[in-house]
Amino acid sequence: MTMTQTVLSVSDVEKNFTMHLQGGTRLNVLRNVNFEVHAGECVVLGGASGAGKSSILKMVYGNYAAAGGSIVLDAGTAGGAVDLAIADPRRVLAARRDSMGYVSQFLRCVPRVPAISVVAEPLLERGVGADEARDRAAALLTQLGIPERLWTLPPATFSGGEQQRVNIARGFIAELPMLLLDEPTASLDSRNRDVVVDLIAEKRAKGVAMLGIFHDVEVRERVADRIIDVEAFA
Ligand SMILES: Nc1ncnc2c1ncn2[C@@H]1O[C@H](COP(=O)(O)OP(=O)(O)OP(=O)(O)O)[C@@H](O)[C@H]1O
Repeated sequence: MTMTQTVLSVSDVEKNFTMHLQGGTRLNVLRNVNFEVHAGECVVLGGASGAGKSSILKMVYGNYAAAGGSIVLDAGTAGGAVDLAIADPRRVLAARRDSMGYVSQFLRCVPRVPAISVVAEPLLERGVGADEARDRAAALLTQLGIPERLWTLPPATFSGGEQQRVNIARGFIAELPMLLLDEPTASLDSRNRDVVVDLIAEKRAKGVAMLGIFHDVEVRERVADRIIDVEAFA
């Protein structure tokens, strides 16, 4: 993949919410959403609270349906380009497996699974051998300052910050062409914020296309190649 290749093209996307508890009132949140994300850049969604940043990220990941327009992911993988605005759920799941990762702020804890397995799992699911997956998980946990004594324990009892770092390790471990970042540095201390900024830089150098939300102004300035003002799509 060359660095200028367009990985994500969002064209004329609209989003409305129908408020069923308010007599079906329609809330028009976004219209004429148009932007692209290229390989090797981190594009940040900016704009005031309520502008629709999370809604855009959720539509790209396929969690929210779009009311119109297209969201084409063309990651150069075997499955070809997919329009996530209209793709059936199986194609969305295939796109997630082959092309698109999502790093949120919160870890969904699976009971009784040790932290190192939680982190290694995305690699195992994609056919990486157990030893290599474990080594790479260990390296990331070390980079994120999770002490080795915690690796064999399930993260359910970890502190909030420890859980968040396990989640970041899990989100960054797979080598996918597109990565969605939903406030991955929120409530991290400055040392770990720096680690996440480094992880983003590593992904950029590998040509990964990234689209994210970062409320922390300092982090945003450090990671953003471009900031898109979502308020322009009101
Ligand atoms: N599932 C939903 N049902 C109804 N309204 C929703 C839903 N999700 C979002 N909205 C509304 O859409 C608008 C945009 O919300 P969104 O969460 O995308 O904004 P945001 O820019 O990410 O805000 P913040 O920075 O506060 O997280 C808001 O007015 C919100 O109330």
